[in-house]
Amino acid sequence: MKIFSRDQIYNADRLTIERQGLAAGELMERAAEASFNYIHSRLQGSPTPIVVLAGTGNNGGDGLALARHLMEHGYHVEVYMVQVRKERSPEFLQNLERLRERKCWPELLEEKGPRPELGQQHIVVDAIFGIGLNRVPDPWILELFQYINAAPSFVVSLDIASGLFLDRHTEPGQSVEAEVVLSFQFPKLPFFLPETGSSVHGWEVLDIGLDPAVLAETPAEFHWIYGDLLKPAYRGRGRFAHKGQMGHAAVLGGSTGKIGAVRLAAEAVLTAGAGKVTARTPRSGLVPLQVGLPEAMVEVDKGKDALESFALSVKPQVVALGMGMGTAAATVQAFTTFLEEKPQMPLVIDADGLNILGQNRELLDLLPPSTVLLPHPGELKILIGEWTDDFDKLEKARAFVKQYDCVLVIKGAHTLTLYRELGYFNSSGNPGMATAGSGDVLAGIVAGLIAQGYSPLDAALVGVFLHGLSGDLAVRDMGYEALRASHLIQYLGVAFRQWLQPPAPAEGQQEG
Ligand SMILES: NC(=O)C1=CN([C@@H]2O[C@H](COP(=O)(O)OP(=O)(O)OC[C@H]3O[C@@H](n4cnc5c(N)ncnc54)[C@H](OP(=O)(O)O)[C@@H]3O)[C@@H](O)[C@H]2O)[C@@H](O)CC1
Ligand SMILES: Nc1ncnc2c1ncn2[C@@H]1O[C@H](COP(=O)(O)OP(=O)(O)O)[C@@H](O)[C@H]1O
Ligand SMILES: [K+]
Repeated sequence: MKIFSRDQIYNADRLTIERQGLAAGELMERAAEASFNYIHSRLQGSPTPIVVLAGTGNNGGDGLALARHLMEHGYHVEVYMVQVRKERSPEFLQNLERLRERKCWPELLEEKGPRPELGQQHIVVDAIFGIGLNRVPDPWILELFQYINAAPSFVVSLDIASGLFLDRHTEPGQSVEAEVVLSFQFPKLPFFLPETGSSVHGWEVLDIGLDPAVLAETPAEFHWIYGDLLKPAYRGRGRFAHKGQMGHAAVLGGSTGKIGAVRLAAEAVLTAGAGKVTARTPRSGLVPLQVGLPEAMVEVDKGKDALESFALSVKPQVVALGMGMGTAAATVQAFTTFLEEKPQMPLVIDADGLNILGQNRELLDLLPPSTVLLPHPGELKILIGEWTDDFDKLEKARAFVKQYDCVLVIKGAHTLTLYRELGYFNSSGNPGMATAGSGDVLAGIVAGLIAQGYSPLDAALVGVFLHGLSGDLAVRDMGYEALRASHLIQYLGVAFRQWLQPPAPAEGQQEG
């Protein structure tokens, strides 16, 4: 699903009005109806008091229109106009008039004056600012946000949590914290970034019928990725497939005490469907790997505790390297030689592989095109330098991707894959996955997919998605605390099956 910028949203809005010949206010009415349907389907007419806080722009207009629908269905609604500025948008005024016609006169909320009571029983509809926010709100409005956040009420924000900028950093505490955002037509970029996303506990995209052709023809820089979007990338297996056709991945890494990282990655390679895996580790890795993972072939290095050479006796389709590898001088030298000899297969680089690249930046120029790099935030810092906020991080990461022509997978709650000009946020996964070794499993899955012929980008997107889905399935049985990296491998098969299942028929549709 595309994530549009502000200009693109306003443009799609304008073109929809033109092409569908809509009257002024029609899109706002659709947004309000969709929001009403969402709330009504959950409240089912229950006598929950609803407090609508409306700004004076179109987001406020949405709030007023929603208030009208709620009142018409018998809900108990209090409406406040937050005087964020003197000007009022025409559609705001149109909806204010409609409310007045129904004998509802919203109270004005200004800098001075009382604040509405917001108790546990209340639902607050936050329609103070939408995507039009273009400067930090006045201090009294920031205080109002804090007042809302301190209240025990359930907060539903329209389109975006008020105070969040669509395209730049928002300081902590300078926005409303929404239990759920009803986001019109598209999710918004700040939902996915750790600093701003923490103000959005949940979000739903509501279709307001923007013109499908406009949506299709507008290119987006960022995308929200879920299973159905990735299905066309699935490569499957022929009935006569044999292991020689299913791909061979090598996993290079490990050091004494961290051989488990290679074991996890190699096991993930096979579980992701690759035909064969060869693990290359220091000598201390031989016994644990042969015993722990009998399906793997193991090559040991002359180095006892750390890798001293990356020279493989086999010719795999992909090499994954770095997990548990350490940064010993001999290992750095081995990695350098390996890159200088221009490896003729795709690379997947994780953990200490990334640390070595960051500390020996001349090596970055030797990476084959489309190398997949899998940094967590700490490793990312070594690669792209410190950032001031998440938007700055995005900019620096995109510049890095451009410079080195790599697939950069920034791991986190919404793992972001960057390639060329585009970014893809992942939808699966959960905090139970914040546990040792889960990154090693991801590296193995991505390598296992590349071995089977997935392009590096597809392997990264599908791998990240399945890894998260596996975590989501595992957590149902295991709970967040007990989830370990091995479980991500154990549930990978079920994750594949769930991914590939045909979608459930929509309500009212016949099966078959
Ligand atoms: N496109 C769609 O798909 C649809 C969109 N819809 C809805 O419209 C919303 C966008 O509405 P909007 O453009 O009127 O902006 P909104 O956020 O209400 O702000 C209003 C104005 O406030 C101002 N302002 C900015 N910062 C400020 C500050 N700190 N303190 C004080 N004032 C400040 C600034 O004006 P300025 O003062 O800069 O001239 C800004 O224009 C969108 O989020 C969605 O809810 C739906 O109705 C229909 C379909
Ligand atoms: N809160 C979270 N929500 C979703 N996924 C998460 C969360 N925390 C961690 N993960 C995932 O778990 C993996 C952790 O990787 P990493 O930090 O490299 O672990 P390790 O170094 O221990 O192997 C990443 O794929 C990341 O996206
Ligand atoms: K809002």
